[in-house]
Amino acid sequence: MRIAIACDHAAVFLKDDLRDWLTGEGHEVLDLGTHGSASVDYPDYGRKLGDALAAGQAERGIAICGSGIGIMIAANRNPAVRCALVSEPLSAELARAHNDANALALGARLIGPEMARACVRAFLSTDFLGGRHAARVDMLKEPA
Ligand SMILES: O=C(CO)[C@H](O)[C@H](O)[C@H](O)COP(=O)(O)O
Repeated sequence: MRIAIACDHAAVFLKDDLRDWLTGEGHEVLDLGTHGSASVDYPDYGRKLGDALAAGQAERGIAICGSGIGIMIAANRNPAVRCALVSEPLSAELARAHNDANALALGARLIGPEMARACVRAFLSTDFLGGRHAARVDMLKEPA
């Protein structure tokens, strides 16, 4: 699967860990940065992720900052994005099964690499259930 991944300075270590792990699992990973410890602004990286998903450069996205909150809000400003902040795998599974989320947000200061991988594994391996959930997801696409 083609997966875009973006983070701020608080999450470079986790972004790099997930990128390398996903690449090893056979995925094509588009690393949108940031790449170093210099302080950057999560809205810029949430926007990059949203742009990549909207342009079809990736099927799924992973957004990471210290808490996961700021970059999730930023990514969700793009109408093409349904980004869910999770800290355990069941929520990641439900974000796919019920919400057809196409992006996952994680908090690098809150969860470790093993939990992050478990969340990503659930996010990538769960299909949208459709049915009654499809009408609700369609409602999310209506203008506010
Ligand atoms: O966006 C956030 C909070 O919602 C993230 O946790 C950021 O990574 C955090 O705000 C960055 O904080 P810093 O003190 O500038 O490292």
